[in-house]
Amino acid sequence: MPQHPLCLSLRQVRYAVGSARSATGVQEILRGVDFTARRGEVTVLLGPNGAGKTTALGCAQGLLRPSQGTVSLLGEDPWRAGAGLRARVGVMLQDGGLPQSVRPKVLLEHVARLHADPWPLQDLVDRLDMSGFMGTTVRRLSGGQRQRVALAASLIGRPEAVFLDEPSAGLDPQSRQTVFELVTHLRDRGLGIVLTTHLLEEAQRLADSVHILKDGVVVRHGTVAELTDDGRSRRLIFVSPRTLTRAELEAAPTPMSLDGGADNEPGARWAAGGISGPQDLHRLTDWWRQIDLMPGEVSFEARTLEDVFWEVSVS
Ligand SMILES: Nc1ncnc2c1ncn2[C@@H]1O[C@H](COP(=O)(O)OP(=O)(O)OP(=O)(O)O)[C@@H](O)[C@H]1O
Repeated sequence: MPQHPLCLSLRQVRYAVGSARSATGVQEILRGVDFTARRGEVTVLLGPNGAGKTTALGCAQGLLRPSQGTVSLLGEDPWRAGAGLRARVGVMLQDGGLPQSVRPKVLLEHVARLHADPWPLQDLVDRLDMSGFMGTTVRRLSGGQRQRVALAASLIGRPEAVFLDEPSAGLDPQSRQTVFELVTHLRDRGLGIVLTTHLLEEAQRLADSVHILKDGVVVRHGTVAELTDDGRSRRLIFVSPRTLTRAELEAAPTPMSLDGGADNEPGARWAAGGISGPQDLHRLTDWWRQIDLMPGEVSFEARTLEDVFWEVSVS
């Protein structure tokens, strides 16, 4: 039977905590979330802190029971499904949840034995560049090394769908590249990958599809191209000769972000999103006049996911 291209769908999922009788009453954390992920694609879930990402993923994985709506993971309701579904799904949590006193080699061999057809351990070790620390207890590993062990543990059962919560958090650029390559390899093998990240450049590079969650609802979704190319607005980059103060940034006519995650220092490149006409340029130059700033260089670029994220965050 051909596999359904969707590996995950959430339809109008609501999730509430508390009770009408408690002092704080009922709090709706998810307010009708629609979310889909396909096999052979990387689907990125973005959102500001507290948007409901972890809660949505908890519902998607069957850890939390939605108060309303439907969830389908690999064709089953994850809340009711048994071990059969869990064996087909890999989950990498942000904190890893790894036992501290075990060596990665022992741990991963143990997890591999729980699965009928595990991924050959040596291949995973090579792909994640882990051979240097397979014999070191988890307690002594660096944060980045633990991340890679947790990722390996989530993949060793050859899952059909995998949830990766900030897989590259705390990784150095080389290890991050290693993880990127593995995620790309998994996608090419047809896995459905659902990933959360706060690194918007990473999301832009990896995502086939993006959902942006805010206040418990998906406010934007689409491919990176669909989200960033609205046919009219662009981002304006300017080089600031000095550090910009919080008050100056708050007075800006459009959200300002540091290009490429640089520091707010003299010579930093700032990006102003959503510039769609002379009126926006006028507001920007007016702001420069107000704060007495003469930018070093000014140029236009296509919008990025970061611009879209900022627009959503402040709207
Ligand atoms: N069981 C609970 N009881 C009360 N409030 C909760 C509960 N679970 C989550 N929340 C609240 O719901 C909101 C969404 O939480 P959630 O962890 O899903 O957000 P998030 O998008 O994953 O945030 P972050 O990026 O900070 O990890 C937060 O304000 C959180 O405090």
